[in-house]
Amino acid sequence: MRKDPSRLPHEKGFHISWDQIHRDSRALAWRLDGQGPDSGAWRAVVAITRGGMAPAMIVARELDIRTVDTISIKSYDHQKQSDAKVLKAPDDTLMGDGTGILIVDDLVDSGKTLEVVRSMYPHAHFATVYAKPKGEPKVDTFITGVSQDTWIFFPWDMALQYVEPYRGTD
Ligand SMILES: O=P(O)(O)OC[C@H]1O[C@H](OP(=O)(O)OP(=O)(O)O)[C@H](O)[C@@H]1O
Ligand code: HPA
Ligand SMILES: [Mg+2]
Repeated sequence: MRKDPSRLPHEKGFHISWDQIHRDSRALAWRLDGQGPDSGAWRAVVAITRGGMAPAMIVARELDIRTVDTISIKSYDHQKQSDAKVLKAPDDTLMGDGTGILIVDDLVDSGKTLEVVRSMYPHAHFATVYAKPKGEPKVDTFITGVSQDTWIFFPWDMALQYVEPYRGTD
């Protein structure tokens, strides 16, 4: 079913380009460099799908981490939040209690998703590119804070389209 964008519940929209998410994810990687528990190294990157996959790829590339796994959590249907469910867990032997594992997501909003994952891997390090105030206490490292009443639009959810000129045409 097509949605009417004028009915979106958030007041503000923050539209992020591919270039912006690339730069911000790189900044996240650089901040995390050398912060792992074992002489600064991270054992693996785990992406929270699906939004965490693009930032996790960029972080893994920047930090030269070749071991990458995923955890699938579903907590939203479009902009409506429901209970977070684990649809697929990462490799058990890799994860242990999470020590030395970098868990990456695109953003933390209410913090519900990270809460679920943290309860599974209490010693992992949680990193997101963007963070809203409610979720900030749930994340160990993030790059940009965004207000709670803002909906973040990621480039994979958008398309270029025509806009009318400011003065309009007759
Ligand atoms: O802090 P929270 O309130 O839990 O919200 C943040 C989560 O919500 C979105 O994922 P979503 O569940 O929509 O799935 P997706 O990544 O597949 O888009 C986003 O990518 C985060 O993972
Ligand atoms: O602001 C957001 N943007 C995209 N996905 C999200 N999931 C929770 N909050 C958001
Ligand atoms: Mg997600």
